[in-house]
Amino acid sequence: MNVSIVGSGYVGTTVAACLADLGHDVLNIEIDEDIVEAINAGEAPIHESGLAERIAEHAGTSLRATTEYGDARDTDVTFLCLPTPQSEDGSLDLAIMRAGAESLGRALADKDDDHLVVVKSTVLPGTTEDVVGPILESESGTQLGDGLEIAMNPEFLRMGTAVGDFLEPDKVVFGTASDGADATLRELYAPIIEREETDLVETDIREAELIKYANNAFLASKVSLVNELGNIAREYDADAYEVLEAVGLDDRISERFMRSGLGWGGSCFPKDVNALRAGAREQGYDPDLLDAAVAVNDEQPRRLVGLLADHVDLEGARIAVLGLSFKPGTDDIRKSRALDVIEYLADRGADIVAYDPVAIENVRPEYPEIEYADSAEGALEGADGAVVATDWPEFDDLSFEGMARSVVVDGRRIEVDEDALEVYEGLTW
Ligand SMILES: NC(=O)c1ccc[n+]([C@@H]2O[C@H](COP(=O)([O-])OP(=O)(O)OC[C@H]3O[C@@H](n4cnc5c(N)ncnc54)[C@H](O)[C@@H]3O)[C@@H](O)[C@H]2O)c1
Ligand SMILES: O=c1ccn([C@@H]2O[C@H](COP(=O)(O)OP(=O)(O)O[C@H]3O[C@H](CO)[C@@H](O)[C@H](O)[C@H]3O)[C@@H](O)[C@H]2O)c(=O)[nH]1
Repeated sequence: MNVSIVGSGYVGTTVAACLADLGHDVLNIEIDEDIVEAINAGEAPIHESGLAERIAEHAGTSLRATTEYGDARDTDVTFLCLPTPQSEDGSLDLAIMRAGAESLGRALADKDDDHLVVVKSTVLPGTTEDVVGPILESESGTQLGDGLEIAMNPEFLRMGTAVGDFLEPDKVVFGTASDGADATLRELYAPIIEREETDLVETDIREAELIKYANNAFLASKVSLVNELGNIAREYDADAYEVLEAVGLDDRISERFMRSGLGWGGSCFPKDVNALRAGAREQGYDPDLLDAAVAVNDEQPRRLVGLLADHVDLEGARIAVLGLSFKPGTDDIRKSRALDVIEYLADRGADIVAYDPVAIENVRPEYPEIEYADSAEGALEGADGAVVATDWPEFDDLSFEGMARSVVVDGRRIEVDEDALEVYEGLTW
């Protein structure tokens, strides 16, 4: 099938490379010329395991990128993988979706054959039918159902495991308003939905939109609950990891997403939980539990720095921050808890030296004033204290030998020889 994908960021690039892998002809439509150039040169514009090989294999044959929306006419289906950021007040900002839908609608105005437009971006219920659909209709001059169709297909991939998550998901959700749209999506996803391990959910567009938010709200709240239980466990001098490992044996709860510590960041949980909170309020409902999940999450970085301050006078102290990305396996720093830690440390006058295996170049422009090291050992050399902000596997069994004072506050439960340290504090254990 000929597929175009509007927006070639973390989702659009991954989906494009994976669909090319499944045998489709894929075109990325992207406004950033550097990204277009990278893809056409067979290079991955982002760090994501398994992506570079796929782009190198398919670029120039079944995978191509362009800045021209007009090329969407030569495809049968277009996925909108555009950003849906949060506004200042936390609500969903649809400006980029509107602009993308307008450009696509204009491009489809000259198309004679049928076309399906699939919203893959995370959007609140009603957006696909009440915002994207009408824009496509007015810009293309074609009524929905008259050769032009819309659908919603939320994406559940995670950063760091995006390729595997897309190709081997737990579930795929098709939100459609017609059998034709559903059949097209089934054909496109055939090898994925034929897997025994993948559940296919076929539903209406609004439910598909809300499934995505409900999924993220559930997971984010689970981590906040785990963090609250961890904070309580610490007060009782109990180990939250042991406690929650036992709790997770109850299969109604599951042992996954049970890691307490610095909390959740990334490009999705914070903005999606906030969009759902703002959306719920707009509908007249106060989402008290989601408000609390955010409040618990916001407090964890401050608690971490507070724990360090119990042992080190932070004013003028050299503090190593280990890990900058919002989680291991990615160079994505959006809403990374590590950045909150840096802010709190800077507020208290610490001299910060940071290390991350892949994310330093993304952080440097935002924090040019802090020092960056080439290795964890380099960051620790001569430091008066260290905090662990991201659970990169390479931090396990790290030697903290070169530190001026081996005071370590761990926000992510790495493997540590506690006896070799002057002070070791776990945030929730
Ligand atoms: N990142 C994730 O893990 C993830 C997972 C599931 C769903 N989502 C959702 O998918 C959507 C996209 O997320 P992302 O992380 O890929 O975003 P992103 O910011 O990484 O990428 C978006 C891309 O769209 C491009 N773009 C912006 N305006 C454009 C326009 N008018 N025309 C063409 N291209 C344009 C940008 O240059 C950028 O490359 C969001 O709604 C997000 O919530 C993200
Ligand atoms: O037990 C856990 C699990 C996660 N986290 C943190 O939670 C955040 C999010 O982690 P994760 O969900 O693995 O990463 P994302 O790539 O943000 O993926 C989430 O957000 C995506 C975008 O919507 C969805 O597609 C995915 O299904 C959803 O898991 C990170 O800061 C993690 O450090 C914890 O603190 N403890």
